[in-house]
Amino acid sequence: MASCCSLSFSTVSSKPNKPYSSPISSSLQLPFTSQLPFSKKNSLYSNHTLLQTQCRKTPSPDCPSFLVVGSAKKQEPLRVMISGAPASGKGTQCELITKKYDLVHIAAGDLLRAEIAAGTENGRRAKEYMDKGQLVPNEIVVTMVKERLMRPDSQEKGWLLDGYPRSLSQAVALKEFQPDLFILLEVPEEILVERVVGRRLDPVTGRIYHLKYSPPETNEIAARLTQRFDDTEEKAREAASAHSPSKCGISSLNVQRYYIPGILFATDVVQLLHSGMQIETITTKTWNHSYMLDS
Ligand SMILES: Nc1ncnc2c1ncn2[C@@H]1O[C@H](COP(=O)(O)OP(=O)(O)O)[C@@H](O)[C@H]1O
Repeated sequence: MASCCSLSFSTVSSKPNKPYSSPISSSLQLPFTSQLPFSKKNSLYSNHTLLQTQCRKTPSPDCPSFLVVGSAKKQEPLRVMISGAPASGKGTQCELITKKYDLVHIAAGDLLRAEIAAGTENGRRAKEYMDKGQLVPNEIVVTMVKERLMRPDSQEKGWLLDGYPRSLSQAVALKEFQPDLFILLEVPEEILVERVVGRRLDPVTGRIYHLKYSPPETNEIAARLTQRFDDTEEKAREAASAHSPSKCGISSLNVQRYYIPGILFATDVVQLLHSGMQIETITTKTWNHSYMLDS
């Protein structure tokens, strides 16, 4: 996908948020636009290239004396990949991010389940692997994800790709769909195990409880709770390992990466994305775990 940037400029003054209204600037017809390619709520990029130019001569229509700051921002819709083990809070984050940035949510697991429901040959083959908890072969998954990413709604609105890539070869196979951000929700293995093993389902309401962190409100509900057959310690450990940064293929992607401690409160991750500054504050306060923010 071609990378196209436009420049947006604002003047620096003691009141930076106030629009500049100099008669000089309005007569200049400068060759740039003051319109932001992203609305404020979408200004996710913490690493804008800041361009500065300053003229020191006496102000004239050709050479204003004020400082102009330009921020180079991408014009294309936002493209985000997210990865996290089961019980890392990925589902919650996907819902929040998709809603907040109005992105198309594309989950590899959902695409496969839809294929199974449609009764296709690919669906039949995929089911064999899914039933065993194994990864579905690339020749099925890659085409499916690629086709979904190319649909008009994904191209127009941008996307949040969830559960892909899960290997280096998957990352390489869709290299032309480089995301702008890769979010990896990192939760220590012991916490994942505790979350998975204590998770219970209320078959009547469909609500998920946790015996310790979100216990049922009444004895009646407690008595009918069930446990998913694969919510075991062994499976949780396997899944944690399968979702480690080294296995999910992100090393091959040249993107801005956020490693986020998944034990933060649900809304915090979205908050974090709004400001690189907040990442430092929130993570140090709540979780003594290393994280990285590369550009
Ligand atoms: N990117 C992928 N590559 C191969 N198989 C996948 C991929 N994503 C999902 N699957 C298959 O679909 C199953 C369900 O995936 P998902 O809904 O993401 O749940 P989970 O997080 O429990 O793996 C996986 O166990 C795997 O068999």
